[in-house]
Amino acid sequence: MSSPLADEPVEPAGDDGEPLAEDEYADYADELGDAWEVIDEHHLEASYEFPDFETALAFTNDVGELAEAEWHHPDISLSWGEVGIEMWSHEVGGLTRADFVMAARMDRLYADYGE
Ligand SMILES: C[C@H](O)[C@H](O)[C@H]1CNC2=NC(N)=NC(=O)C2=N1
Repeated sequence: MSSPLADEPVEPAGDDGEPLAEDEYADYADELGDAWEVIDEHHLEASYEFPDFETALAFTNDVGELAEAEWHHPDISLSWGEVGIEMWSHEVGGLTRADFVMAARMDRLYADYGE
């Protein structure tokens, strides 16, 4: 079951253009699946596992479509059986609510793979 965050809109960076501080994003981070970790208070990192390369590629393509639809793009690494994600808001050089919404959306996509 993914977080209700996944139902939120992916809004651009906060109106002040500043990244969220730890106390501002802590509740969002608590809502994400176990795949996610906050790194250096700067970006979100996740690793999703799959049975083979073909399935990892399909998930990568799903994430790519989501990113294009929401115009908010992660860094994606694709390997045999694994997809690595790094997610932050480039325009503010750190984390915004959009990153946590995207992470929750990716958790919801991953749930469809039944892994
Ligand atoms: C030029 C383009 O509009 C910008 O790069 C958009 C698109 N995708 C983006 N993706 C991410 N992760 N952060 C951004 O600030 C961002 N901004």
